[in-house]
Amino acid sequence: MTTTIVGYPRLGEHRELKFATQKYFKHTITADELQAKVKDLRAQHWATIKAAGIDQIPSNDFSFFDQTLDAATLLNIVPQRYKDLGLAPLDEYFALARGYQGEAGDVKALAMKKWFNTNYHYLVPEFDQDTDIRLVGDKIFDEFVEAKAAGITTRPVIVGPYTLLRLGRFLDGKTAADFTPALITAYTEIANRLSELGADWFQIDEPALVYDQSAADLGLFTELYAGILAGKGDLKILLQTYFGDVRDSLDTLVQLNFDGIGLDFIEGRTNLEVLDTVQFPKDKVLYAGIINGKNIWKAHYAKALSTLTGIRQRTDAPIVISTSCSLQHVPYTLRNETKLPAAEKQYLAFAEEKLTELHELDQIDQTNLDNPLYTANVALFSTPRYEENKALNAKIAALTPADYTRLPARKERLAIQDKKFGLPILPTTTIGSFPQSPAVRKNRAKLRKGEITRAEYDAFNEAETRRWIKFQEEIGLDVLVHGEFERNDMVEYFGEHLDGFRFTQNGWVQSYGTRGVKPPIIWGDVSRRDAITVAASVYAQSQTDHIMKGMLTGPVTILNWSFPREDITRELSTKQIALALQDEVLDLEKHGIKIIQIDEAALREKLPLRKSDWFSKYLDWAVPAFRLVASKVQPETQIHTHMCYSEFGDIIKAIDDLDADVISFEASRGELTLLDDLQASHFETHVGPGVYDIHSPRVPSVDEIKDVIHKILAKVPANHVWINPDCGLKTREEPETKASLINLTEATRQVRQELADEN
Ligand SMILES: CN1c2c(nc(N)[nH]c2=O)NC[C@@H]1CNc1ccc(C(=O)N[C@@H](CCC(=O)N[C@@H](CCC(=O)N[C@@H](CCC(=O)O)C(=O)O)C(=O)O)C(=O)O)cc1
Ligand SMILES: N[C@@H](CCS)C(=O)O
Ligand SMILES: [Zn+2]
Repeated sequence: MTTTIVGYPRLGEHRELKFATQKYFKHTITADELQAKVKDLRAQHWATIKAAGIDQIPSNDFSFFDQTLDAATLLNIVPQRYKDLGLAPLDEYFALARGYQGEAGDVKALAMKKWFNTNYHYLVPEFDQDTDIRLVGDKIFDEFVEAKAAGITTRPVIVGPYTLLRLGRFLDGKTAADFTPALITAYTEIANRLSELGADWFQIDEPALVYDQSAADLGLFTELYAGILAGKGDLKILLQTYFGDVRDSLDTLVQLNFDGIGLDFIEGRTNLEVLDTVQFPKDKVLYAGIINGKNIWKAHYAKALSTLTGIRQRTDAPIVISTSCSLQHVPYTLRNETKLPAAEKQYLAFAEEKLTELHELDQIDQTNLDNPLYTANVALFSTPRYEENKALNAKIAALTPADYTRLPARKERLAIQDKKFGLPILPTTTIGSFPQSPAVRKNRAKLRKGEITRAEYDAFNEAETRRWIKFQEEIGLDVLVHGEFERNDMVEYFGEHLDGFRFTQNGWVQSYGTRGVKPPIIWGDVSRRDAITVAASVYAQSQTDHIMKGMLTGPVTILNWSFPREDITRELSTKQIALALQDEVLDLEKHGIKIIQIDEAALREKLPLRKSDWFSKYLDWAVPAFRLVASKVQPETQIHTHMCYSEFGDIIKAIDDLDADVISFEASRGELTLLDDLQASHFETHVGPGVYDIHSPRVPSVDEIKDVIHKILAKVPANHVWINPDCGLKTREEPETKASLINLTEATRQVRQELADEN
C-alpha cells in the first residue's frame, strides 16, 4: 500500500514559527528573515516525513496564520478596506488576521471562528459586492517548487471552494451562487499551473461535506466540481474530507471525476457503513484515514487493520492509508518528552510517531500477523493501563436528579443576589485573565527551572494581582478579577492540580496564529487532591472592597481542551471532573467568594457537526455536567459562566439550561447575531455579550463600544445586561488592555447616564 498524511503541523517542533512571527510583528526581524526561517521549517518537515517512509508528502499545509486565510488571499478574497491600507502582501495578510492600527489606517481583523469541532481557529472569508475572485497569489506554487528543489514531488493542498463558501460570510445581499463561476475558473487555473510545474496530485480539502447536506448544498458542490474537474487536464485530484462521515455526499463524490477520495474512518467511523450504500469504483483511489489525526494515543493496530479489512470487503479500489485529518491538531514528537516515564510513553504517539505507525501498518499489511511490530502492539493493549477509582465511579453511578438541580429557581436567586450585591445597572467586569506579560511568564519559567522558590513565585503573582486590582478600582470596574497570573493555561493549570492527568513539556498545538496550547492528557480517573484556586481568590478578595470573582474552568472545557481518554466515555470522564470542581466551588464559597465564574469556553466547539447528534450524543450529558458543578451553592452565591463563541442559534435554550446566573459571550467579532438569538429565545440568564474583540491589539473607541452597547440594549432588557470584553485579556499587552478597559468603563458610564436621562 501507499502511505500518506492529510497535513503536518507547522508551528515548529520548538514553536519556531511562533517566535519568528512575533519577532516580525515587533519589527526585530525583516520579512526576508522571516521567510528564510519558515523555509527552513518546511524543509525540516518534508525531510522528517520522507525519512519516516511516507510515500506521498503534502505541501502548502504550511501557513503563516491559517490555511483558510491562505486560500482566501490566493484567490483575492480580500475586502477593500484591507487593500486600501496599501500594505505589502505579507503585512496585508497579517492585517486580515489580526487587524491593523497604524499610519496606514485602522481596520479590524476578519472574524475568527472555530475550525469545525477543533480548538483551532480559522479566519472567516468575506464575500461582498466588491469581491473579485481571481488567482492572484503564488504561495501554493512556490512551496511546490521549493519542495521539488529539495527532491520531493509533493501533493499541494488547499481548502476547497465548497468549504470556503460554506464557512464564508456574505454581505451586500450576495450569495454563494454569485461566486461559483469565478471559483471554478480560479481552482481550474491552480490545477493547470500545478500540472505545468510537474505535480501529479492536487489535494482539495472539503471538510464541510461532513456537515448535514441539503439537496441545494450538493447541487452547489456538483456545479463547482463538474466545472473544475472538466478543466483539470491530467492532474489527479484528491478530494479530501475529515472530521466525520460523508453519508449524504459519497454518492455524489463517486459520480464526479475525482481520481481519489479521502475518507475519515476514525471520527467518520460510519463511513464503513456508508460504503455499503455506494459502489466505490475501482478506478478511484480510496485514501483511508485509519490513523487518528486528533488523539495522542498509540494506534491499536488490530483495530486499524480490521477497518482496512472492512474497506477491502466493500471495494476493490486501490487504497492509500492516511491520517483521519491533518496532524496539525497534535504535537510534534515524543522525542522531546523527557519527563514522561517510558512505561507511559509507550502508549502515546504524536505527529512524528504517527508517521511511523502508518509505515508499520503498511509493513504488517504486507507480511502477516506474526510480524513482531504487530505482536508487540497487541501485547501493549492486552493489559490495563491504570487502576480504576471504583469508589468515585460508584459515587457517579449513584447521582440523582437532585444532584443536578440548583435551588431556588434562577429568578428568585437573581433577586436575592441583586439585593445583596447592590451593583449598578450594566455592571462591568472582565473575563478573568490580565496580560500574561513576559515578566509573568518569566516568573513561571524561573519556578519551573528551580531558580526561585514557590514563595517568591507567589509573591510576584500577588504583587501583579494588587497592581491590577488598583487599576480596576481606579477605572471603576464593578466586579473585579485577580488576573489568573498563576495559570500557564486555563486548562493545563487545572489538569496540573487534579489527579489523573499527565503533561508534556513540548506538546504544543496551534490554536490560532502564533498562539499555541499544550493540552494535558487525561490518563486515568480524575479527582481533586487539594484546593486549586482558593488561595489566589481569597488573597485577591482580601485586597479590595469590591466583589472579587472566583475563576474556574468548567468540566466540559477541561475535557474538550485536553486529550481525552478513549477507554471510558467522555460523559463519565467529564462527570469525574465535574465532581472535583464541585468541591472547588464549595471551597471558594466557604472562603467568602461571592461570585464564581465557571468557564465553559469549549462547550459549543464540540457540538457534533451533524444536528441529529447534538442532544443524543452531547448536550444531554454536557449540560448536566455543568449543572453538577454548581448545584450545591447557596442562593446568594452568583454563578457566572463564559463562552468565547458567538454562534449559538439552535442551542441557545441548552445554554440557558446550564442554569448559570450570568453568562458572558464572545459577540463583537461575529455579527452580533447572538443578540437576535437571545431576544428570540427570551433568554433568562443575565448576559454580557462581549463589547470588543480581544483577539486583536486594536483599541476600540468609546463611541464604538457605546454603539455595541446600544445594539445590545435594543435586544436585551437593560437589567439583564453585563458589560465586558469578549474573552480574557491574557494575550494582550498592558497599554492596549488598559486603554481598551478605560474606554469600556467610560462608554458604560455614558450609556448609564443616557438610561438615567430617559427615566
Ligand atoms: C481562550 N482560549 C483558549 C483555548 N484553549 C486553551 N487551552 N486555552 C485557552 O485559553 N482555546 C480558545 C481560546 C483561544 N486560544 C488561545 C490559545 C493559547 C493562548 C496563549 O496565550 N498561548 C500561549 C501559551 C500559554 C502557555 O501555556 N504558557 C506557558 C508557557 C509559556 C512559555 O512559552 N514559556 C517559555 C519561556 C518564557 C520566558 O522565559 O519568558 C518556555 O517555556 O520556553 C506559561 O505561561 O507558563 C502562547 O504563547 O501561545 C491564548 C489563547
Ligand atoms: N477566564 C479565562 C477564560 C478564557 S476563555 C480568561 O479570562 O482567560
Ligand atoms: Zn473566552
